[in-house]
Amino acid sequence: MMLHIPGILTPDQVKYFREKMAAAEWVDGRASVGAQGAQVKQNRQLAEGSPLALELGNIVTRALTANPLFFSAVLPHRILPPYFNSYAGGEQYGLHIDGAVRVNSTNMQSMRADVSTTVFLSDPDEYDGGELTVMDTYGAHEVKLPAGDAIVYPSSSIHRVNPVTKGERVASFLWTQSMVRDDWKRSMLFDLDQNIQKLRGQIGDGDAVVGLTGHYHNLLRMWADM
Ligand SMILES: O=C(O)CCC(=O)C(=O)O
Ligand SMILES: [Fe+2]
Repeated sequence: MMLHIPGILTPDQVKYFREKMAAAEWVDGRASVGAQGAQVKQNRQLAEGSPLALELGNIVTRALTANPLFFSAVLPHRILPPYFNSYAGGEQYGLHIDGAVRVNSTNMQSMRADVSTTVFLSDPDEYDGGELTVMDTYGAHEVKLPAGDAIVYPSSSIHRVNPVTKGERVASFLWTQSMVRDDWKRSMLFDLDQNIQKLRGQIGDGDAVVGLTGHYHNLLRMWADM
C-alpha cells in the first residue's frame, strides 16, 4: 500500500530543517547502500550518525510516531534513524530495491525494512524532475509532494528517483520494521481501522463498533510479531 500523509512537519519545522541543511556538510550518497544500488545512485546525504542528522531525525521520528495515519498504516515496531538527501544538477537514484535488513548505527540493533518513507522538504515548484516513482502490479506511481508531507510505500517495491534537472530536491527518508510484516495484511488492518473510525464518527460507540474494534485487535493479536 502507498499512502500520502500530509503535514508531518509544520512550515516552521521545514524552514528550520532547510536552514540547517543549507549550512551542513554533505557526503556521497553511496555511503549507505549496497553494490547494486551504488551503481545507480547519484546524490548527496548528511553523514549517517552526524549530530545534525540525529537532531533533525529525532524531530522526524517524533512527528511520524505521533501521527495517527502513519501509526495506523505502518504499525511501527522499530524505526531506523532518518537519513537526509539532496539531488541537484541531474542527480538521480535509478531503479533499485531497498535492502531487507538494516543496522541502526546508534545502537547496532538489526531490523527488517518493511516500510519505506520519504518526507519531502522541498516544494514541487522548487525543482524539475525528482519524482519518486514506485512500481507495483498496478504500474508506476510518480510522487512529488509539498514540503512537510510524507509518502509511505512497501520496502519490497522497486523504485527510483527521477533526475533533478533544475533546482534542488531535499528530503528525509527512513525505514520502519512493522509489527505486521506482510503488506497486504497491513493494508487490510489499515482499511478496517479507518472504517471503524468513520463509523464511530457517524454512529458513536455502539455494540457493533465495539465488536468491530474487538475484531481489529484480535486480527492484530494474530498477526503482530515483535
Ligand atoms: O529520495 C527519496 O525519495 C527516496 C530515496 C531512496 O529511494 C533511497 O535512498 O533508497
Ligand atoms: Fe530506495
